[in-house]
Amino acid sequence: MITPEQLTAAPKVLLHDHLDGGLRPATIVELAQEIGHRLPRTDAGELGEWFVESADSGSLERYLETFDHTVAVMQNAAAISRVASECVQDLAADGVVYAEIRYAPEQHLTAGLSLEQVVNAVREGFEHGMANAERPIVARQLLTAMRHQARSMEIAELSVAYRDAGVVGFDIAGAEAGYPPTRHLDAFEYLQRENAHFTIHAGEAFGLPSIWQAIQWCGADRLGHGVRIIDDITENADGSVELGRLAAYVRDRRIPLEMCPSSNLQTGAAESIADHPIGLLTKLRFRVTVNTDNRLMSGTSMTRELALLADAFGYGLADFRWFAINAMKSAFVPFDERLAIIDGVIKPWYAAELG
Ligand SMILES: O=c1[nH]cnc2c1ncn2[C@H]1C[C@H](O)[C@@H](CO)O1
Ligand SMILES: [Zn+2]
Repeated sequence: MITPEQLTAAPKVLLHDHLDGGLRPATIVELAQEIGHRLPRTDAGELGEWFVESADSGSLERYLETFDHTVAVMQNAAAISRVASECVQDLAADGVVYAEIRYAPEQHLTAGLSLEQVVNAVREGFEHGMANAERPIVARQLLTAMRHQARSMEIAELSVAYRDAGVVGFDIAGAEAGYPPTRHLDAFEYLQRENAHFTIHAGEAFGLPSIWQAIQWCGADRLGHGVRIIDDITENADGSVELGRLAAYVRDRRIPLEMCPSSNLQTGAAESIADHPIGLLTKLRFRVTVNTDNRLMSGTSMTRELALLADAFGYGLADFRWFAINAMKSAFVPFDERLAIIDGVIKPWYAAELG
């Protein structure tokens, strides 16, 4: 049996976590007061519950409405840096040793900041957070473009401009239905010419066509969620499993799936943890990684996500080691930095625990 202390201490790797989805409720209350933003609840505890309940809607569109309040309080450099620093410290306290944290710079311009000022504010916050965290952690930025907007090329260029300043990749997020990845093909083609990395939210609220486009048209390095790849897998009555062409491609090419179990329950992408496709995909040895998506909206942490999976599927330390190494292999930092964390942090901890 794994103890809760062991689970917290286990080195974890997080590839899919939204900066504007992980604020501390108490920080939201303070920042809202400073700028006069009206919140649905003014008590931090009640506000935290409000986020989880409101996000628990069964629809991605309604889930996304809760971000109006977090984005509203992240419009000046000091607030953004504070949120970024607290995020890194909270992740480190949860045993995360490497994190790629994403947000959409275009959503933080309403009080007059430039895109560059937003990225710099996050960078300063991450540096402060890494320097002040209770355990060592490496935190990097992913810049997201909103898929219903038309700024993806600009954000892709921003991610390349800051590639040596803490930004390791690009992403698109927001409502999936009606906004296919190919809408942003020019941005993805630009990133490929620049030898840059990107992930795409695909196969969460929409099915296989979105995953197919993300990989075969846009050239995504990884898939955000990707749960609907399960629609291309048939389980026969005799227990045998057949992979369709797309599922086989994703597995053969070792395309990382950034799976976020609790988030998927809230948006209706899965019924329960026990029914979540992560169970079968892990058994079939897809390149599965475990992630939080939005810690505030799901009331979760990496430790909690792993504990839920342990309960549902009987996973133990050997499985958590596999998830951590899968994720670190799939990270967007250079290969030598990935190896340093795998060989210097993850493997030694698990070797000591597993014997
Ligand atoms: O799970 C998600 N799917 C699609 N979009 C999402 C998800 N979680 C957060 N977002 C959106 C809302 C945020 O404001 C934005 C940038 O982090 O990304
Ligand atoms: Zn997400």
